[in-house]
Amino acid sequence: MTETLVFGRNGQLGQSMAACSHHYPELQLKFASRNECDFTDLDSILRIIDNEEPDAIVNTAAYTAVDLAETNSDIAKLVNCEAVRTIALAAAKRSLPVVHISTDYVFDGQGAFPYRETDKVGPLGIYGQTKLAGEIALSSVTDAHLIFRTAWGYSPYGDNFLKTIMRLLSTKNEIAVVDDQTGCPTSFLDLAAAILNILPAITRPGFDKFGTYHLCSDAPMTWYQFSMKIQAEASRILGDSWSGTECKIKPVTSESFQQPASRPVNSVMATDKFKACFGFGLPAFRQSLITTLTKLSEGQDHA
Ligand SMILES: NC(=O)C1=CN([C@@H]2O[C@H](COP(=O)(O)OP(=O)(O)OC[C@H]3O[C@@H](n4cnc5c(N)ncnc54)[C@H](OP(=O)(O)O)[C@@H]3O)[C@@H](O)[C@H]2O)C=CC1
Ligand SMILES: Cc1cn([C@H]2C[C@H](O)[C@@H](COP(=O)(O)OP(=O)(O)O[C@H]3O[C@@H](C)C(=O)[C@@H](O)[C@H]3O)O2)c(=O)[nH]c1=O
Repeated sequence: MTETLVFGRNGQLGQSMAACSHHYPELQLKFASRNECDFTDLDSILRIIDNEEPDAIVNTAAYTAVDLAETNSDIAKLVNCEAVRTIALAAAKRSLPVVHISTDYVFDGQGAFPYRETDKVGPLGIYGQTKLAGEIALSSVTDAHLIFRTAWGYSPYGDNFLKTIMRLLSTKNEIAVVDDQTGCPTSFLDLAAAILNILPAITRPGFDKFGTYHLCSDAPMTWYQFSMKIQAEASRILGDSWSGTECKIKPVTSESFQQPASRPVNSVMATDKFKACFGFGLPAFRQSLITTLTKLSEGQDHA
């Protein structure tokens, strides 16, 4: 039985892992919330690892508010980098493997696409810079790490673009969505299942696949295209009972949608390395979108 300590209990990936966990009875997962372990108090990280004595650690916690990070850079650095270094040091002391999640926003969006793991990084904003610093902190302290760079996460849980667009579509006549940023929208239910699938292997002696991997959907699109697909599938699944079908979605430029943080124009990532090493990839985009919208339509409590 692999006992794993998962940071980020209330985030969308943390909740997605909890939702999938019944498929993995061989795993024993302890989810830690910010109340139990606040990453701005680095000692609380050491305490919980000492108390739980896990076989592995998964860190899904992060400061993810891309725009707010521009003004709250100290907290973003603490949570996205210093806390990760602390986890890495504690894990190295106990020879524990660490799975850590990073982002497509480590790239500047100007390179040759799709980005590979070996491509030059160059984050445009504080969020991406602090996430990159977290990657470096982890990989320089311990070799026993898996860093999964993912992108454009959506799920039935927490806050995400899909849920925001669903809300806007059903309350507005027209919305504007940027059509000049391209990435790979990724179901965090799929990402959660992939992580849980791999967990038993990483604690086995001789596991030799540690490193950095791109792990996202293989469906590049703009935010505008993503919102169009959300509307089309939601209209089909929810039918006449849904008020979002008639809302017009207008494609706009990033320049006209002013935001504090710059985003990469193209952050599409290649996932070949992950597939070659682990022998599977994430499911097809459309089915994953349908699964998430169906779960949302089932009206469970998706806080
Ligand atoms: N969302 C996305 O589109 C993408 C996310 N990622 C990465 O994936 C990972 C998971 O993201 P996601 O689940 O969407 O993130 P969420 O924003 O949904 O959740 C973040 C989690 O981090 C926790 N957290 C934040 N600050 C602290 C703190 N000071 N101490 C302890 N915990 C804290 C939150 O706790 P609480 O709920 O208690 O506040 C929450 O559980 C992150 O590493 C993120 O950078 C990468 C690419 C895309
Ligand atoms: C809600 C909305 C957003 N947008 C734009 C703003 C932005 O450029 C883009 C995406 O919106 P958001 O601000 O929700 O997404 P953003 O916070 O930039 O999403 C990022 O989050 C972090 C955590 C990651 O790691 C990234 O992979 C990525 O998922 O869509 C519109 O054009 N119209 C809208 O109505």
